[in-house]
Amino acid sequence: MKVNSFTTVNYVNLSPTATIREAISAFLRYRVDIGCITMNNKLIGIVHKNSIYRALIHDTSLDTPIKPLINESVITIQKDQTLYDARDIMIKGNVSQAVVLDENDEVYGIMSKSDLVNSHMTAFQDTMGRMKSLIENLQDAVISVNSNLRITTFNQTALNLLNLNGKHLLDAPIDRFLPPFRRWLIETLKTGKIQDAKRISFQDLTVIASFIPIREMNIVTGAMVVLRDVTSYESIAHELETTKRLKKILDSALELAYDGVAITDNHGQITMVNKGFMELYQIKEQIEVIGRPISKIAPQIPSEKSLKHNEKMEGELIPIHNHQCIVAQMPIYQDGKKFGAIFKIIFQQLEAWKDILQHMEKLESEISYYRGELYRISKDTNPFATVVSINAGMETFKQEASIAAKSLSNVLITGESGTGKELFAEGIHNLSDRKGTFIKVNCGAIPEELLESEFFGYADGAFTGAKKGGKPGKFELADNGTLFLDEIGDMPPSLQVKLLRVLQEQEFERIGATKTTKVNVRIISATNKDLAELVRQGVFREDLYYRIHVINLHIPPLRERLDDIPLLCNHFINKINKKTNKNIVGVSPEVINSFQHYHWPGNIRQLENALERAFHYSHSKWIELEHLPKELDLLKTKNPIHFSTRPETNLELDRKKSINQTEKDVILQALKKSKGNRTKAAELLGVSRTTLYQKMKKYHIKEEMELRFTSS
Ligand SMILES: Nc1ncnc2c1ncn2[C@@H]1O[C@H](COP(=O)(O)OP(=O)(O)OP(=O)(O)O)[C@@H](O)[C@H]1O
Repeated sequence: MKVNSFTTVNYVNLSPTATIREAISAFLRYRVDIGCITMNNKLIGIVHKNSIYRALIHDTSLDTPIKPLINESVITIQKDQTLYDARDIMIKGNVSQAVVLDENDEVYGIMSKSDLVNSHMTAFQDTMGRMKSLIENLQDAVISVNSNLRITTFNQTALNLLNLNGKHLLDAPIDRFLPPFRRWLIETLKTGKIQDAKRISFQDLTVIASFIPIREMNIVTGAMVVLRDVTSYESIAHELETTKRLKKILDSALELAYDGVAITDNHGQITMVNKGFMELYQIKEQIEVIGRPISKIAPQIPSEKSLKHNEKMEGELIPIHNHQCIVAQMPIYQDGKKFGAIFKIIFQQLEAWKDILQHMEKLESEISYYRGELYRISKDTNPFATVVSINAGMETFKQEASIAAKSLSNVLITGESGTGKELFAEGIHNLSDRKGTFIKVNCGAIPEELLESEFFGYADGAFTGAKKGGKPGKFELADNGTLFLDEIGDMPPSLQVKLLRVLQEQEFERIGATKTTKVNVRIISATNKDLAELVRQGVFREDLYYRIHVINLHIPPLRERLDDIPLLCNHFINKINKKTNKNIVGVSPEVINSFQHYHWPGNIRQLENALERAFHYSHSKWIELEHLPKELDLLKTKNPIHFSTRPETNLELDRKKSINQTEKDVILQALKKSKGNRTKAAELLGVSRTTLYQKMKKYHIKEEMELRFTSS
């Protein structure tokens, strides 16, 4: 700032001939202490008010000229000098007022001490204003404290950053709001030195803090902290670090891969290739192919599949440079937007793989041969080896069956459908010392009118159309062996009488024959019905009942031996693998779990069917939940076919009515699904065909079905 801005330009100008009176009247007009004496506009001296007062005290007349009072050694300042120069000149000359001259050395005005103070105050205020707006508009947060560590200043950035309210901040101890800075502010106050920038984390923030001392008259009276928020930089830096690390891992993984890998952008331009790819295409440096179209570098790969048509290619055999290669490719997406594609070429060690696969195939066929042998040997030595079970109850059952096998008595095997009654019957026969064959008759499946000839055979010419030479019945076929009467509860009463006779006398006549045939047959019967109840109802002969159930073996249903499920699954997977020429490894734990929570109305037959169906749907090595037949759920929710043979309470009778209706619905549904094919419907329901026929008969479904399906 220059002197001219603060000069009092209304000054007292007197000629050297002026009188004291003229001087006083001039001083009265202007509020100044000195008057300038000029001649031809040039300053020749000054007269001070005080000299005039002193002359008047000594009774000098008012008309006395001022000449003797003129001081010729005048302190002057040039108009364009700085205020600092003016201050120095006035201090040095020890004057409280100085004459300001212009460029022509003519008087411009007077500068007094108060003008000087005023000018400094203005300059100070300007500086303060600038400082304030500077601090306010700083990107950094600024907070200052006095020597008692109480907050004296802060800017808006500080309030925003620290989420504070300015109202309570002023004069508050720094501890209350910003304890992490205390230590460094004390250090700054103590040492009076600027501290090295510190990285401080608090709340959710990370800041770089600089601590600066505040001095007044060279004494440290406070300290200031300047904070720069680096939270977002830190997270960016962290992300950058992670990305760098991931890239390193990816690069190393790609380098290690035996296969060739190339990555392109959306336009098919290569952004990355690994060593394998470079080796296959004889590329020396990555840079040779980066940015070039994959279609040019690797023309054998149908890259447009993933680049243009967004298709994924799992693995196709493509010859590349005389190698048979497996090529896979797929588009790469981020947030649902395609940004490129990845291509993988397996070309190394394919030959080695082929050898290994062949070797494995050979081993597998050997295993399957030995497995068959083992099965054959164990079957010879242990007739129940085919009965897969680890259940303790079933073990006892096997022992009971072995004992029964050694006796000559007739055996009745009871148990729900599909529990393995036939399997055991055959086992018992095999274990017995009977030389003859095991003959099975399903009493429920043979039409009533044919039953007799089935059992006893017929003689030559017994009826028109009868086979020449006659035909032996099951009894004759089972001579010295075992006759297995399945579903014995369904045997019509007329035949029951005849059967009883054979059992008692071990002889019979073929239909139309006069000769009696003697046989030695052991009877094993099976039923899923409550025979005792049938006897009570008069449907089954009591005497026959006692004849056939000298030994009674009851097989528990699958739901009472759920611990057998994993083993059974394994057994059936092996069996179906052989049958279908597939190579399924097993069932997933989820499947085992859900199997163990299912109640298996069709027992083991249903389990086997369910797995066989799952084989068709599984294209992997495992049977998963989604491969299982939906009917499993259907049966579960719709209260499946009920085979209970327990005596019923009244309440249960009511419940059974509704169960019967549901059962009928389920059967109708299965028949509808199988378009009336009963074998398929039985499969769907997981029951034997016989059971299905019985149920259909019970609910008169045959008639309904004829109406519904045959016509459609
Ligand atoms: N413990 C078991 N281990 C292996 N397979 C079994 C076992 N139990 C039953 N099976 C198989 O389950 C199917 C049904 O068994 P089986 O025909 O012996 O039952 P069932 O009780 O006679 O049935 P139904 O009363 O309907 O005639 C058969 O394929 C049989 O081989």
